[in-house]
Amino acid sequence: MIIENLQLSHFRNYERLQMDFTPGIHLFYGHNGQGKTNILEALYYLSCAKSHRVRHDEYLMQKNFDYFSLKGQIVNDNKTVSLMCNVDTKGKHLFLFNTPVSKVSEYIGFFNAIMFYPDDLLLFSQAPKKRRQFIDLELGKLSSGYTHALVDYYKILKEKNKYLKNHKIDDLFLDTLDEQLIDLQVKIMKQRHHFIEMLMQHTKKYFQLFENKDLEISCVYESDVVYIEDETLLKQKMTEKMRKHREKEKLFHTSLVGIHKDDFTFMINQQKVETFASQGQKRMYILSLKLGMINSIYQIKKEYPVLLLDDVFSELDEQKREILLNILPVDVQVFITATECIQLKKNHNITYYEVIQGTVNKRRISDE
Ligand SMILES: Nc1ncnc2c1ncn2[C@@H]1O[C@H](COP(=O)(O)OP(=O)(O)OP(=O)(O)O)[C@@H](O)[C@H]1O
Repeated sequence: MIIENLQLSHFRNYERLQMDFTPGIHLFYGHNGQGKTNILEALYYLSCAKSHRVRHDEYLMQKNFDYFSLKGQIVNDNKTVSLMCNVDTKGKHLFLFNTPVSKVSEYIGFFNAIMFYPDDLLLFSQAPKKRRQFIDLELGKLSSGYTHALVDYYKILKEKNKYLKNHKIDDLFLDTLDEQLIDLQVKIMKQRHHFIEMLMQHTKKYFQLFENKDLEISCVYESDVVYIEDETLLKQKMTEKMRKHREKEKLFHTSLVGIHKDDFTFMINQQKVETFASQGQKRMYILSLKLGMINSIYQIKKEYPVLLLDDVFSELDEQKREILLNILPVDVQVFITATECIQLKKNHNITYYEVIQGTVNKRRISDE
């Protein structure tokens, strides 16, 4: 999958920008605060209708404007898809092939992008909710069935929590809600378990290329019940767990067990990354996870997503930079930002762009 062109209008510090892209690596360089990350953010937004760094779209509208527009043409398996996001104070207006789509879930999936962003390092120390969000987002790129099960689960959970606020509780009604939750939990847990297995298998390979071979990485999936393949037994264990917590849930007026409490602990040599790893190791771990993710997508969908690497070279020594560039699958279209025009080996198919205060100029390497 590649993006062939991108158009921005009133997005961040870009009034208007139009760019055409070839396959290969695209390096955006320039001083701090010029608008390099904004381009990656626009690409990411086009892929999943949200920013990777802010929750509210109004921050993305150019100062003194109350709307922005992003447009792009994606080529996948010789088919072209046009995507458009028009965002104003009323909300997002999404288009596929110039036709409006009403749900974000219908829009997502035509343009897959994986982003490496320096703040990703916080993943290890943040609250479990953030790790669940990471897993849910990435797994959602591989399975729309997973996202639907998740949406249904949270809908029923909301209903259960609302019901638990009542003073009079009918246990039979709670039983029916729990049954529905357990059915969905089994599906979600199964997918999370298999996804972690696949992702970590790919991630391990990359991490060992970057780091010492003696360092073994893993991810422990922590849930209220230990995952087992046998669905009937898994359901039985979940039911027992919920029953055990029933009185406490009534007392606290909220549900206390379920996959909404799951966590994922990333480890190096059986030790938590958060407390064991150096900053450099955390960085390589995250980068390996992102590379693991592009390979997981390829394994399932037989197509590579676009890779967005924000400020990835800072704190990477030259040897690691070279390893990174050499292990990138040649079919992956990559967008990188850097504060310097890092001259890469001639055998990398790379296009350079200098970014100065919201203007982007393509540069030939011989210009430098
Ligand atoms: N809504 C907005 N309207 C206008 N300008 C904006 C808006 N949001 C951010 N900016 C400007 O965009 C610039 C930041 O762009 P960006 O985050 O892409 O920087 P960068 O080139 O990646 O820098 P660094 O190397 O420091 O990460 C800043 O100058 C900021 O003032």
